[in-house]
Amino acid sequence: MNHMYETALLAPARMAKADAAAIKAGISSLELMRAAGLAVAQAVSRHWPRGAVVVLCGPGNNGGDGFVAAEQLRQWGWPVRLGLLGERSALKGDAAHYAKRFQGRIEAFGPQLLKDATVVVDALFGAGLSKALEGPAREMVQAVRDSRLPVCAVDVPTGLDGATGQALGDTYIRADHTVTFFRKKPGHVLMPGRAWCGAVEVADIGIAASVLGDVGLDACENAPVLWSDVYPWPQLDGHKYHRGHVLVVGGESMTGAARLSAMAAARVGAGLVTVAAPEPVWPIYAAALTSVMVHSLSDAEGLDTLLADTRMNAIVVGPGAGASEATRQHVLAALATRRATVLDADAITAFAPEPASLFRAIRGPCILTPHEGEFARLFGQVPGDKLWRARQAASISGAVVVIKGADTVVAAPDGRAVINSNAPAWLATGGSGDVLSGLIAGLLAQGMAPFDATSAAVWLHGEAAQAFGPGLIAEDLPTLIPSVLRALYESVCQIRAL
Ligand SMILES: NC(=O)C1=CN([C@@H]2O[C@H](COP(=O)(O)OP(=O)(O)OC[C@H]3O[C@@H](n4cnc5c(N)ncnc54)[C@H](O)[C@@H]3O)[C@@H](O)[C@H]2O)[C@H](O)CC1
Ligand SMILES: [K+]
Repeated sequence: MNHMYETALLAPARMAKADAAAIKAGISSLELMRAAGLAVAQAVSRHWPRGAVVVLCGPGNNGGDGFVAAEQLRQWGWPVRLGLLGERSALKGDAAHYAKRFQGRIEAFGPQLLKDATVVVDALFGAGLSKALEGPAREMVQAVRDSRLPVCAVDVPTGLDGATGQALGDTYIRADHTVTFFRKKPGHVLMPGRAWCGAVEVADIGIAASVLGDVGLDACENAPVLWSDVYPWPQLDGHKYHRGHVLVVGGESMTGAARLSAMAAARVGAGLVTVAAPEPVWPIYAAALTSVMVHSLSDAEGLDTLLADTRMNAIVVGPGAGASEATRQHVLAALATRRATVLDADAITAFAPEPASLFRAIRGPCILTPHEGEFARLFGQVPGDKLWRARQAASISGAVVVIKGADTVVAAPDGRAVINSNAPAWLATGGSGDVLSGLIAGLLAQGMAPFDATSAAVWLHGEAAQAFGPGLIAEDLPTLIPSVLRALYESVCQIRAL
């Protein structure tokens, strides 16, 4: 199977096409709904002790899944209460079919349903939500929130746009657990949606992955399966020069940033790492680094002179650099080599007055790693969700663009995109971006292609932060990379041995 199919993300419109393709291939829509509802009932019984469950059903197929789940839980002996938004006579198709088969009582829709409940199943709106919640639906969502009851959401928490991860109005369900079907949607991994879904479970409802061949996908959730085949594990007959040489251009006042970047490049396996340190602060870099080489860069010697050594095959500019003319010149010198170049932090900000001059200079493999503020400085206020904005920026700049955050998006100029979902909150700490730029460069130096190297680096970064947990500071990250790599290596070997 195409690896991209495994972690494919499908926005609601595309999911509807996948449904239609599966139905055309022979599975009935009733079977799909039956499987979906059953998966919800199983999730509820697995995650909560048997208790008073309230199933809130909406007027569409999301509500239909709710009827199936309610009947199944009832048959398993759960005390079930069910509230339907709208008239039962207004239900259509599969939802009407399963409403008829529900053996319990359909109660009046209102917050009184929540009294004495122990868990709520949110089957109000799913993929079909198209506008802000109003009236009784809005009141109920507010009541569920106020009740602080645990919630299992069907497909997506009501109020959330599955395509963008944004709320369509001013209120939404915050779920503890979300059961979605076939594949996740971008809204499950993009913020704030990722935070509202709780744990997301993907249930197999009988749709074959092969439908994606025709239906396509909107992006992928970042995972090793996407790039582990091309991960540059060192070879026994290798040489340090086979593992590349990273050059990190160091700054004058914030010397820690380039050092973090250099250490990360080394830990992720670059054969050699050099920091080009401004002459006045050379001793600071030299005293702090051991295996990383430090080259004193005088004003008179341009970066291009140093880059005459063509073994330096990946360059980082930006961490702690200062948004200065010197930084601009360093960026242009690096890009002129057409070697793989990572531009972070001040290397991005330095081009804020004239972004087009940067885009013109990008002719070879280049990765831009802005956070939201730096992104806006370079690309302005691009409307749309983060996935769309990253794709637009990659297309405009010709670079792989990483928009950092809890839901880091990596997009390539050719349209490929991944959304990363393993970053814990601990990663929001000073210097973690510097480490990321070094990880990317370290993988580029070892010959990984820009989009793969960046996806892998973002994932390793998230794993390292998870491994450490609370109290993490950026210095910890490079030292955590070896154990993360070991676990990855072992899992990849196991998969190959199967
Ligand atoms: N493969 C799958 O993913 C399957 C998913 N299933 C479930 O089906 C829903 C999607 O069902 P759909 O009927 O298209 O949409 P909803 O139930 O979410 O919405 C119903 C209907 O309501 C109208 N509407 C939209 N927004 C509002 C609003 N704010 N206020 C009032 N009314 C609104 C609109 O007309 C919608 O169409 C999916 O999420 C899964 O749960 C299948 O069961 C199996 C296959
Ligand atoms: K829902």
